[in-house]
Amino acid sequence: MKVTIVGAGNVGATCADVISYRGIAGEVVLLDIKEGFAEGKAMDISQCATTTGFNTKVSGSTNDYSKTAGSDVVVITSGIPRKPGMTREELIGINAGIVKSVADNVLQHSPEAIIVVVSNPMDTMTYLTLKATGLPKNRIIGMGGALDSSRFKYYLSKALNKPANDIQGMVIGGHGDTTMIPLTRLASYNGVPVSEFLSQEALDKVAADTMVGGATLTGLLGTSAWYAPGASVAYLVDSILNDQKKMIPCSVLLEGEYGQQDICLGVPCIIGKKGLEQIVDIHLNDNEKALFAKSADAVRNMNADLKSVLV
Ligand SMILES: NC(=O)c1ccc[n+]([C@@H]2O[C@H](COP(=O)([O-])OP(=O)(O)OC[C@H]3O[C@@H](n4cnc5c(N)ncnc54)[C@H](O)[C@@H]3O)[C@@H](O)[C@H]2O)c1
Ligand SMILES: O=C(O)C[C@H](O)C(=O)O
Repeated sequence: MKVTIVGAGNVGATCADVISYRGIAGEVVLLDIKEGFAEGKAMDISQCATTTGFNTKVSGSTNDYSKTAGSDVVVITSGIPRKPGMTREELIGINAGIVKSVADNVLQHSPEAIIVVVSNPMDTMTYLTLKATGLPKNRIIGMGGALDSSRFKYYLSKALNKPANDIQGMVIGGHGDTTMIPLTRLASYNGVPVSEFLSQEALDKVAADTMVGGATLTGLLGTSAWYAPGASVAYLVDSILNDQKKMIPCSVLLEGEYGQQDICLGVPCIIGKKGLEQIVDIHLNDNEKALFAKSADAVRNMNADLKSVLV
């Protein structure tokens, strides 16, 4: 199976690295506009083959989309990341044009591909890709919820002082500092509700830390994070290529689910070889429903700014 990753920067290259050493795909193509950059990243990753022991063929391309032909999955990470003090939403002006042109280019060579959108503001970039390409909703998937959920489990593991892999939890809603909804009510430690071990105050702190998880890392690193984002994309791509049918919160088109229409927002999804195979419409309580509606309002406002790009 072949995966193209457009944008060979921090997130794209990390994703290629994880896909290769975990043997998720037989072939990975990295593409970037910076001359020689994707080729260099691909060569560096390929030189890990004998030490980490993988057989994935990794190659790079400077803006030559013919090398991406026949991809089963295309990941879009091209665009600019935020700097400390910025929101993801401030990136829309530059990233919208980049994401739209990349989506057009990849489809010319891989008309059957499933597209995973990563560039920020991710929910709006996913909506843009869907509208600009006219592809069916199962083939356009925004990655944010997998990452936010992994951060949620990280913060829960710290609060509980227990291994992160013993914790279950999901973040739905928008992939934004104020639009994410960590579902603390449904999180569990090996099936036992975390509320049995943590006070409401501690749970509120976990939720707040999760929501600004990306901003915290951006403050520490000077640019946004890449290890967990790249690994989260690889996790999603694995479920698609290997038809794992994992339930992963992803940004997908809602058509009545969760009371929303004509918006891409994070909800639990079954992800398999067709891409989005099912939206799992879980019962939210009144407070969670109100948060989801508020999150949708914010993302819808952002989507309205796409008018000039979509004409
Ligand atoms: N959805 C998420 O969970 C998530 C997580 C992390 C980062 N992001 C977003 O992903 C994007 C990339 O982040 P990064 O840290 O890898 O940034 P980066 O600057 O390290 O890499 C971006 C790359 O895109 C390339 N690029 C720009 N325009 C291009 C074009 N038209 N065609 C091909 N390549 C192009 C650049 O040359 C650069 O190498 C940012 O928008 C960031 O906010 C999203
Ligand atoms: O925080 C960012 O701007 C990048 C990404 O969306 C993240 O959550 O790490």
